[in-house]
Amino acid sequence: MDYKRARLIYNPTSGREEMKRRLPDILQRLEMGGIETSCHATTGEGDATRAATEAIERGFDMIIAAGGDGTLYEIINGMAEQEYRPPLGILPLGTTNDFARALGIPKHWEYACDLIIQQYTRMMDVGKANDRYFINIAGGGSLTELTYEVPSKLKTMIGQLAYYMKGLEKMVRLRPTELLIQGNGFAPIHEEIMLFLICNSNSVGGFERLAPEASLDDGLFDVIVLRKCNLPEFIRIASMALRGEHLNDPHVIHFRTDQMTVTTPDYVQINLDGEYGGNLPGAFQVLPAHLPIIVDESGHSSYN
Ligand SMILES: Nc1ncnc2c1ncn2[C@@H]1O[C@H](COP(=O)(O)OP(=O)(O)OP(=O)(O)O)[C@@H](O)[C@H]1O
Repeated sequence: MDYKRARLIYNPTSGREEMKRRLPDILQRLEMGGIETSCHATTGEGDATRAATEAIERGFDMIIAAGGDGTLYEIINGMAEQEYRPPLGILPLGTTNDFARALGIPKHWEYACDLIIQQYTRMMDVGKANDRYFINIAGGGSLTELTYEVPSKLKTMIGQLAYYMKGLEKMVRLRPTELLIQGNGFAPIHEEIMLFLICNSNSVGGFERLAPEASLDDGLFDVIVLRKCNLPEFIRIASMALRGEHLNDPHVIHFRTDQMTVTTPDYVQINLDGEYGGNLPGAFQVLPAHLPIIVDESGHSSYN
């Protein structure tokens, strides 16, 4: 058997600690599939970034991200600037697993392991936001802050419900922000907005049809800007977005670009793949076909 050496970077606290419980079974299944795996358990914020860079320096053939979107985001930040980037496998064992859902990577660990064993890779676009990187989504506007404001203890206790509770709290205090958005291929936007979302994939934030035309390998971002609106309008548009019917609403601006800048006179935080990614101003750019990610060869979505 042609053995591969993989570095599995896992967050022992993610997804209500499921990863910790599953680890021995995962290692055994990968071993049986010809992948010799050594592990790094993350110790806190930023550790997965350092571990990914170190894994590349040590010459591993593959990196496996095991945990949620936060762990994946940190690993991508450890890989994106390296000259050689080995294939990245994903074991979605977090709370929301947005990116795995977008790629159709199975939620069940056995099937996710089998995909990694098959090692079919696709080159995916990566987003650059100032000096950081994201794979799924970048955004701003007070509602987008909810993903990193949910206390991790609450996530461990009640899972995804913690995000819904925080979302309701943020919606009640929704405020518009003045933004100037400029870039390639669209007219500049200068107005008060509720939020902006720069989508690399088509499934983000639990909304599976938020950016229906977005593709991870087209060299473009799909950008969605929600204009100033009141709470009932916001709820109406959000429910349309659940069905992918929001793009023609007059409150929604939608365009595609490979590069854009966002400036504001206000204090606005940047959300990158659900994590805090600094503040505006922001320069956003697509790095086309930048990262080999292990996916389902059939291309069918099997996340469930
Ligand atoms: N040992 C650790 N103890 C506490 N926090 C950690 C530890 N290791 C990593 N972290 C932090 O936990 C955060 C969240 O982890 P992760 O995204 O993997 O899981 P999740 O929150 O359950 O899933 P999701 O992001 O998909 O909702 C990461 O931002 C990371 O910095």
